[in-house]
Amino acid sequence: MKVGYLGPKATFTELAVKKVFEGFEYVPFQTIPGCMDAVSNHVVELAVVPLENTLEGSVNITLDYLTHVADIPIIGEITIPITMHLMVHPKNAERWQDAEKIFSHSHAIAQCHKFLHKHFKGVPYESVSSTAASAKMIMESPELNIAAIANELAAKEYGATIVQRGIHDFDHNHTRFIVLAKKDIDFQVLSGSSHYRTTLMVTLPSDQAGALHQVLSAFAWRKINLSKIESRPMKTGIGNYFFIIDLEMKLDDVLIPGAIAEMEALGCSVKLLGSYPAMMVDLD
Ligand SMILES: O=C(O)C(=O)C[C@]1(C(=O)O)C=C[C@@H](O)C=C1
Repeated sequence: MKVGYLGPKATFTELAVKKVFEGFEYVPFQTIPGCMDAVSNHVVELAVVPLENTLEGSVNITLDYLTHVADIPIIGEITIPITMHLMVHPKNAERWQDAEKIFSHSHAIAQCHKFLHKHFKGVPYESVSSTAASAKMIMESPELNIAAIANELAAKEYGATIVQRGIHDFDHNHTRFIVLAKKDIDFQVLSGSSHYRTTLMVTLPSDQAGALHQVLSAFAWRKINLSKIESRPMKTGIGNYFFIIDLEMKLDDVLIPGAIAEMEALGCSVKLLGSYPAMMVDLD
């Protein structure tokens, strides 16, 4: 069975994938939409993509492509700790403090803003397709004094020298990845998880005062715990938004269907994006 992920080798996504999918064939893609298209087009059976980070919040491209383009259920969730390191080509190890540009994934740069502001004030940074891509890139141009932000595995994989460890701005940095598949695939590590989440996409009726309050009530009086609610643009006009709502429970026969029916009766449209086991894994 093939699992697609945001590549190249040694991204954080690959770390998450390898922790859970043993014995699978790993297929890297350059972009998050590329991973999802690969599932839609049956190039891979599963894809793992980043969804949310403790410091930087949602990965918007994942949410948007999932809701506007790819119609693939979420079948699992993997959360891993994230440690960012600054790395350079070994030839530049003595002069890293004078690096002229810093490269990484935009989410990784955002997780290290305090560090960059303190140590590289005024130095430009540029986002590339992934953290591992930035490590690979700096190794291809040893003559340039440039740096990358990536993980330990990427430093090893591409031969870069880590010059500053743990440069993310706050402790307890984690990223939540989702597993997408057209059909439910029972993979052992996750199915052993006791923690489930259900994700809904809710569009409110237009111009109805108190609609969001009523939606939240549908969960509140059923004592359904929400772990996240986020609005994203519908892309149809200024002020038009839908909501992504994470529920802290598995899809059941009574409570969630009841809440959905109540929201629909209010004029909302509701789509189930998935009900799935969620797992926090350590990297050691
Ligand atoms: O670039 C990577 O290594 C990724 O796997 C992507 C990604 C993300 O999109 O959030 C994953 C984890 C980290 O938060 C930083 C980057």
